[in-house]
Amino acid sequence: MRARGRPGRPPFAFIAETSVLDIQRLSKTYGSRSGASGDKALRDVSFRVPQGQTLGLIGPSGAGKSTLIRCINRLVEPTSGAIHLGDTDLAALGSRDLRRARRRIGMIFQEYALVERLTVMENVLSGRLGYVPFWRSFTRRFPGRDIENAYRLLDRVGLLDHADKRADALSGGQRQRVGIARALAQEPELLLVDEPTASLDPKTSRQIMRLITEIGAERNLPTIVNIHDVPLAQQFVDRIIGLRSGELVFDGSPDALTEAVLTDIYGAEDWTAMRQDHEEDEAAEQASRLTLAGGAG
Ligand SMILES: Nc1ncnc2c1ncn2[C@@H]1O[C@H](COP(=O)(O)OP(=O)(O)OP(=O)(O)O)[C@@H](O)[C@H]1O
Repeated sequence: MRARGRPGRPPFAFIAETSVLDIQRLSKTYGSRSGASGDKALRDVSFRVPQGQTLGLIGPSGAGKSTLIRCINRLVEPTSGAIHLGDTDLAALGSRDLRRARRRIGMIFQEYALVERLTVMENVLSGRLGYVPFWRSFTRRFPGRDIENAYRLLDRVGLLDHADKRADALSGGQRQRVGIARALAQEPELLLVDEPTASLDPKTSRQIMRLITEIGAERNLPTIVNIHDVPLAQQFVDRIIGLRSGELVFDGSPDALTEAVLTDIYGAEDWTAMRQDHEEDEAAEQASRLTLAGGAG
């Protein structure tokens, strides 16, 4: 398979035309059909993500970040509001149209969601399952074009030499790279990324965030990243939205995220604790670098 499909380094064979994501007055109330007495997880949230922009979603636990991401792909049903991806209002789709629309949304998960016993290549090709006829997916016979593209994607995420390895033989960072390649194999128009680095060490986290933001820009995708690590978000994303108790309380550039704004989003106590944790992590990373350098010398 490798000899037939392995490319040189041509440009990507196919990249979907991308669309703007436009969310208007999105609300979600859990637990009550009437919406009157349930838990209000999102309250009238509106924003627009242009093509090629990576947006970091931050906020304290329970602020509604996961709910927002899940409303966009309709894993959670919005209570009200509109979610336009190009001309399509995802919030208004019936189940058949929704299945088709979900192909346009690439998802990247915290725990990678790979099939552990399958190879890297098979995991990437599984991103094509929404496109191939059932009999082909059943026998895992994918068109040559899909296989060639999967090799290109593996090359892009730095895993070309790992195509035939089983997913369970990879490190966390490598698994996340497979998750990224699989999402791209779908030819998405939008990338939704849920805590992509929560299970990774600081250095690998930076590599993964760099890869996601570079790929979003290269492919002109609107990209939303739900991210706990504020300094990591500030380092890599183009724009940040802060949620607090389901409300959008900040929308601006990473530079505009001052201590005062962060205290407003997280509350003084939590933000101070988060900052201390971060400082301790940085000190530990620095110390381990020095130890390694000392050992090498
Ligand atoms: N399935 C559910 N049923 C009822 N309430 C829910 C459900 N999922 C989330 N909630 C509530 O909705 C609110 C927002 O939760 P959500 O998980 O979206 O927050 P989050 O910002 O992603 O938090 P975290 O950072 O801890 O993952 C919380 O009050 C939560 O308890």
